Amino acid sequence: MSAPTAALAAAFGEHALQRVAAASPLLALFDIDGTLAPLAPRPQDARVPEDARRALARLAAAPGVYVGLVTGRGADDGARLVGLPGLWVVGNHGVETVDPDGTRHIAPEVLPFAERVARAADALAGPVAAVPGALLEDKTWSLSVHWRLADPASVPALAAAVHAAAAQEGLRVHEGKMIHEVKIDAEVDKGTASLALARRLGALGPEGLVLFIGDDRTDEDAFRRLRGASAHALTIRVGTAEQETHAAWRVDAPTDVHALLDRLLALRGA
Ligand SMILES: O=P(O)(O)OC[C@H]1O[C@H](O[C@H]2O[C@H](CO)[C@@H](O)[C@H](O)[C@H]2O)[C@H](O)[C@@H](O)[C@@H]1O
Repeated sequence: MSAPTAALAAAFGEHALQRVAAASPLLALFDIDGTLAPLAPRPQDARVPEDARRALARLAAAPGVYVGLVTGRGADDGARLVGLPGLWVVGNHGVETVDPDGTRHIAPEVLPFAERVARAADALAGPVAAVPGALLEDKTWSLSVHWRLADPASVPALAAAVHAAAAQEGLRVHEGKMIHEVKIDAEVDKGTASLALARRLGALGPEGLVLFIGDDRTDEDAFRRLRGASAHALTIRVGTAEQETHAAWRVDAPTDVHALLDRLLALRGA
């Protein structure tokens, strides 16, 4: 991915929200960790607050609205965490998309590489288990090696093991929020999957809009590709004002995302 070139995003404004409220169809896409769910010590500790879940459910039930989750987690884990029916779920950073009826689409580019991820997981089991607090999250199409709870002194050796296992299998590594993400080296990301879904659902048409809200480096793929492909995309980065981003807008924290959801529901009368 190229480095972000956009100016620092502007704080999210009321006129942008009016645009979102008027769109039909609206495809509203949300990253999970750090966006809907505040970051937690371990993946299994993350929660989407109950009022935000209720707001998402109301939005998904509104006429002319599709709601999707776009996560680095496996799609089934992301769906479990949010726990609502009727949503589209893009998992594994764009590799898999599960429709509300349960139909699963796997990006064909990754199919030849599945065994490589499994072998890298096997190779990493020992090194990760040897570091107290470290966790290996095997998501079939990608791996996350978590070090949030590990002694910082052990992180360089853990990183070296991750890079070695990935290199052995021709996989790539990028750094997330206190995790090493091991991914298949293919042109598949949150942006390719979000665009494909938007096209399938007709959300890039003259009256349509794609809203994408995310907080992390992999969300930048979606910001960049959506903004590049269409004027009918509105992108919001969750995080501090100092972060460079391809998103057009910015909010500070998941609590702002929840407030934005409430305001959107009010404007749509949903
Ligand atoms: O694209 P996302 O939905 O934001 O997924 C990115 C990774 O999120 C999860 O890890 C992050 O959240 C954990 C729970 O709050 C936290 O403990 C960890 O430090 C964060 O990096 C998830 O576990 C990964 O699979 C995702 O790739």
